[in-house]
This record gives sequence, structure tokens and C-alpha cells, in this order.
Amino acid sequence: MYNMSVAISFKDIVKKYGDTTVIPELSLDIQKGEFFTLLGPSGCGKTTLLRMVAGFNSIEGGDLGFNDKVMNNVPPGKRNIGMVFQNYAIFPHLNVAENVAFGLQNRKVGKEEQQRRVSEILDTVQIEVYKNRMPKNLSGGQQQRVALARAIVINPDVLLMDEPLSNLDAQLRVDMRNAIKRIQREVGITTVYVTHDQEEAMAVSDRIAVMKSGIIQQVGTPREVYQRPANLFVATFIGRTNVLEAQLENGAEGRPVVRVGSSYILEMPELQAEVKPDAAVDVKISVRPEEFVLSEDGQGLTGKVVNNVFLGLNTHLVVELENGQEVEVIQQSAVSAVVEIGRKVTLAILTGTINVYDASGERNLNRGPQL
Ligand SMILES: Nc1ncnc2c1ncn2[C@@H]1O[C@H](COP(=O)(O)OP(=O)(O)OP(=O)(O)O)[C@@H](O)[C@H]1O
Repeated sequence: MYNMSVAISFKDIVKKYGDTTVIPELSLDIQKGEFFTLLGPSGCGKTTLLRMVAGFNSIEGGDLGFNDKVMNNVPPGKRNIGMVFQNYAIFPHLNVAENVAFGLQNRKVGKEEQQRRVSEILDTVQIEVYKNRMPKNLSGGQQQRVALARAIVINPDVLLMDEPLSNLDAQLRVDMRNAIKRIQREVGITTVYVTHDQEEAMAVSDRIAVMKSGIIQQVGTPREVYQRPANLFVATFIGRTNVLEAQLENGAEGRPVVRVGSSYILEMPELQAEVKPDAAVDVKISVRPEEFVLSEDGQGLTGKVVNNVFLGLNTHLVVELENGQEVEVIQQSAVSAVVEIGRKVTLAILTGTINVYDASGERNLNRGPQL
């Protein structure tokens, strides 16, 4: 129904506050209609980038483009942007329908057209029944739906959302992120979403940019950043993982193998690495809890179960390895009994999906972007 969305491009964008550079030469392309998330720890520059798109932040270098138009100096009011923030910022003295109609009145849309669009959008965000209610009589989630309706009723070219769910409780966050995703898909509007919550990012996004200290570490689909993290920062920031010290060695017929612990050898023919004969290289491997399995043939890393938590769908184990490192293991409950605390186990690693990094953790040695 809305097809005015734009593609957004950042070309060598620089942001400085005084002498401090918080974003050094960042480049990124967001597709038309895409749900794109900026994800990273507090202070990494997500909000700074979002505010540049909105026009609230000056740009110290490079170009911000909407389609092919450079936007650097276009004032916020001329950018046709819808925005939703953490604190809903809806007017307490206007009812739901009046709140949503506000932006249309400002744009001098006729009364009938206003009513039609307000009712259509309230239907989309599923709060039509509350249209005559005052905000104070709405739940947090309902208020956030009003904020969302108000942002999209003006047919913006871009929808910007900055941590829109952080004031909601856990269950409501999950409900609302599903609602946001559904509504975005229905409306088809280019959306830039900011969050520090990796699970939320995975749930809503078409693609995610993982940021650290103003620098994009990786751009990819939720599946790509989870399964093939570009570096150890991304591997540990997205989902949970265990990082183990290991050695890359020359196996039979010159194929690279990874040695973990004293004698556990992982065949990894896919690795992008040259190993000189007799010259082991230190590496780090990232093994997600679900990539450990209890070994059936005795091959693997031995350890002792120090904690077990039965969660229904699966069971989480903490296993202390012989070198003292504790690792997290997830077992599917359906296929196994809970292993009791104190028991000795041998953990095998599923080599098909793990990731191997150079010693600095900066370079992923696995071949190919995706599994
Ligand atoms: N007005 C300002 N003046 C000086 N420095 C600022 C200003 N606004 C932000 N910064 C700095 O820029 C960096 C990026 O901030 P930004 O708010 O974009 O981070 P963020 O990733 O959105 O973090 P959060 O999740 O905490 O909101 C931080 O180091 C911050 O201290």
C-alpha cells in the first residue's frame, strides 16, 4: 500500500563531537523496503547513525543518500521520516485517534482522508477498538502501537526506531517485536532499527549491522551473523558461545586439522589456512552450546558436569574441562536424560558448524560466508 520507501546509503560517513571522532569513515547500503538493524553495545554509535538519518546530527564527512539524493544538509522536517522511540512521546491530552491524526492535520490532509487513513492504520496495528481511549488508559504495549501508528500514518519514506521496546516487560517485548515485524512487512517501508538486544535484532531484521566503537564489524542476515560471525567479537555478542584455545596443525595429506586439548583432533578441511609442516599455529575456536554433544565413541574433551538446568525443551549443562575452563552445553531434552552433577563426560564438537579464528580473534578462517 505504501511504496514511497527509499534506499539509504552511507558513504565514508564521519561523525565527530568536537575533536573526538565517534564514527570514522563508515559505509553501508540499506535496501528499499528492508528491515535493517544497527546492533551493538552501549556507546558504539547506533543512535548517532540513526540521528544522522533523521537529520538531527551534523555529518562531518562523507555523504548520506536517500536513493540517489545527497541528504547531508536537508533539514529534518523535509526528510519525510517516521520515528518511534523508547518513551512513546504520545500526547496525553489527545485520544488514540487524535494522536494518530496529528501528523496528518499538520500536513493539511482533508478531514475525510484523515479519518480513512487513521482507521486503516489503527486496524494495521490492531488497536482500532481503543480509538476513543485516552493514552493513560492504555498498556505500555498499546501505547507503543499508537506511537507506531502515528509514525507510519504519514506515509514516511523511512521509519526509524530507537530501542522502541526497552520500556516493556519481557513477554510484551516478544509480542511487540512480532507485531512490529508483521506491520513492517505489511507496510513495506524501509526501516532502520536500533537495539542492543541481539535476540530482538535476530527476531525482527532482514539484515543486521553489528557495531563496535563506531565501526561496523559485520553486515549480514540473522543467520549469517549467527552461523558465520566475522570475528570473535561478533561470535560472542550474537548468541552464546564458548571460546577455546586450539592449535591449527598439518593433518594427513596436508589437510589442516585443529587440535583442542592434548589429543582431540578435529578434521576441518574447509579452513582457509596454510599450515607449514610441523608448525602448529595458535587459533581460537568458537563452539556454541548446541555444537557440543556427549561423545559416544570416547573421542572428545573430558570434563565434569558442575551444573545442570532442565528447561523443558532442552537442558543446559555447565561442564568443567580438564584445564579448568567451564563450557556451556545444550542438550535436547527429548533425546537425552539429564546428566547429573559430578558425572564425568566426554564432549565431542560438531565440526560442521563451528568457527575457527586466528589468535587475535579478528579473522574467521572458515571458508565461505554461510553454512
Ligand atoms: N552530544 C554528544 N557529545 C559528545 N559525545 C557524544 C554525544 N552524543 C554521543 N556521544 C558519544 O558518541 C558515542 C556514540 O554514542 P551513541 O549514543 O550513538 O551510542 P549508542 O550505541 O546509541 O549507545 P546507547 O545504546 O547507550 O544509546 C558515545 O561514545 C557517546 O559518548
